[in-house]
Amino acid sequence: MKLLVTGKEGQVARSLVERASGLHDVTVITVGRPEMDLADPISIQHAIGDANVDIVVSAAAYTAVDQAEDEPELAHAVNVTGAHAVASAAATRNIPVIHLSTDYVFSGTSNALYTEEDATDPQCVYGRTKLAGELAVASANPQHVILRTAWVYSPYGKNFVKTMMRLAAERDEISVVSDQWGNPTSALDIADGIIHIAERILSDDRNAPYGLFHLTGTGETNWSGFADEIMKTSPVHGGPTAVIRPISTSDYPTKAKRPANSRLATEKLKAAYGWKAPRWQTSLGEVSKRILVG
Ligand SMILES: NC(=O)C1=CN([C@@H]2O[C@H](COP(=O)(O)OP(=O)(O)OC[C@H]3O[C@@H](n4cnc5c(N)ncnc54)[C@H](OP(=O)(O)O)[C@@H]3O)[C@@H](O)[C@H]2O)C=CC1
Ligand SMILES: Cc1cn([C@H]2C[C@H](O)[C@@H](COP(=O)(O)OP(=O)(O)O[C@H]3O[C@@H](C)C(=O)[C@@H](O)[C@H]3O)O2)c(=O)[nH]c1=O
Repeated sequence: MKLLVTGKEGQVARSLVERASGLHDVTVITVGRPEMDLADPISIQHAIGDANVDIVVSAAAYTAVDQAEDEPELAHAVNVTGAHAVASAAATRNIPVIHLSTDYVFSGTSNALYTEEDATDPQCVYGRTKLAGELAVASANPQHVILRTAWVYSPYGKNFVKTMMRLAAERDEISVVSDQWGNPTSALDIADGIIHIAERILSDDRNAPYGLFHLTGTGETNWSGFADEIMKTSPVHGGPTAVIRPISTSDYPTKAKRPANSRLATEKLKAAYGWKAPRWQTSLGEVSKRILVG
């Protein structure tokens, strides 16, 4: 099986490369800037048109949540127009697409876990562009699996785990919001899930269940609880630690509004594909070790 993944330096793309390297029957090729720019549709046509692959994984995105408030046109060009062009280029070649989206499509006002059927109402530019991207991908390519994931961390790129470890090396105490709830998700687990889904799509002769699914780490916490667990695992592998002080969102003003609750229900994915991610604490332990020890 050959996968083409957009966003070659991203957490999910690099995790897919890593996971595929341990499998003899999965090849991953990645495309990204400068040769493929999501804001340049011609470069997308070239990148996907030239590749002979079974599945396209659309993982590149404009992911700077606060910065997107100042660059809504660029965020839209990448997350909507770019995502549409990727899905459409795949559709032209009769290739299924697996596209990544986010928990930030929800307002967060519900107290329950969000299902795929729940109404969306993003509160920030990033969330709005990712939601419009979901619709654009679905309309461009009938063979689509859209995976909403959340709070992604990994040994690669920038993420909350690395930020907390950096801050812990600089100070004794870190204030972190405790009133935003979600599901921390390892990009390595996302990679495992994507490979599982892609294999199933191909083994079902591409008649697998298409549509929208939630894929997150198992279990939930708030950002302060996530930081606490990071501070527990870090010293185990010789890393820095600090005291986490829980604060409320009003004490940590940000440009973009984030949902107070974006916990996602993942039963639909389990029922359709028989796949579920490990508990987030288990995956965090592995990723912390990778970050600190290598
Ligand atoms: N990170 C998270 O917490 C979450 C992510 N997601 C979604 O999962 C997917 C993967 O996320 P993740 O791997 O963490 O993302 P990263 O932020 O790690 O990587 C995003 C990648 O997209 C690339 N990219 C951005 N703009 C463009 C562009 N104009 N043309 C080509 N490539 C571009 C970046 O390229 P470059 O290196 O050149 O900047 C980078 O390689 C995304 O769709 C994201 O929205 C969903 C929920 C949570
Ligand atoms: C660094 C830091 C953040 N925070 C808060 C701010 C925010 O409410 C929360 C998370 O911070 P970040 O800005 O690192 O995370 P953020 O960029 O909001 O993460 C999001 O990224 C996008 C791409 C997604 O799709 C989401 O699922 C989610 O992972 O923690 C603190 O309270 N203290 C701190 O020291």
